[in-house]
Amino acid sequence: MSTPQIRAVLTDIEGTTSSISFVKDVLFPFARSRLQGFVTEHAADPAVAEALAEARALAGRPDLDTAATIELLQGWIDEDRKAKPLKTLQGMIWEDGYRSGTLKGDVYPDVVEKLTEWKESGLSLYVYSSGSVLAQKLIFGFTHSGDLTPLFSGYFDTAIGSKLEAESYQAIPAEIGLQPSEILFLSDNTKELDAARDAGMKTIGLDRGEVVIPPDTTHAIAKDFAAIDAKAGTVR
Ligand SMILES: CSCCC(=O)C(=O)COP(=O)(O)O
Ligand SMILES: [Mg+2]
Repeated sequence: MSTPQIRAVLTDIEGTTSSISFVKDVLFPFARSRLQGFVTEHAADPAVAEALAEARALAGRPDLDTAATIELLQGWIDEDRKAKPLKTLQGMIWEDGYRSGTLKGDVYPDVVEKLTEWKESGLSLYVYSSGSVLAQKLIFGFTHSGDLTPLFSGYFDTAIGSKLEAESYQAIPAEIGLQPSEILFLSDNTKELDAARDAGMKTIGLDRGEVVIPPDTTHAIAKDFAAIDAKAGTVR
């Protein structure tokens, strides 16, 4: 029986389309330093109040006041905790930065070139990141190469499930109307690749020199998108 052809690419962001250093050294400090001002200014916004309440609930500390909740969230930024309410607030804060021109989405040139080529060749492109859908649209919407969002057919964040659980990689194909085996998942995190493969997706790991890929990994590894034959789901 022949392997079904890849019809869609699902990509991670941090460490895959964009450098870890951009996220850790630019985006996270930007959100951290503006968190207090943002929360104060938008205290009446129901989405902000809901995210703060969700953070308190997640921490098991419904008693925390606003100042203590901000400290909690700043601690989560320092730990790189992929908590949904934090990701929601980070996306809202980054929006100001992108729209004012202070932030520019850092996307590797090989990603811009290959995503464009893959899209033109008939593949559908999707994003799956711990960053909120808003944050995903911003990083691709305000890049040095312009607005890349027309390339994408959809965005998924952890509202669909954890990136470490196979169920999430079953829910995404169900949502977009494909079989898992028709999707190529790209990530720098081998635990995410394991979960995607368990769900039946094709996987390729990205080793851009910022993370240590376990030497005994059984996933194909590419150094950049130029090394990937997306339709075949292989590394050249
Ligand atoms: C969407 S840009 C900000 C990235 C982010 O906040 C994050 O946690 C990245 O996680 P990923 O799942 O893309 O590795
Ligand atoms: Mg990643």
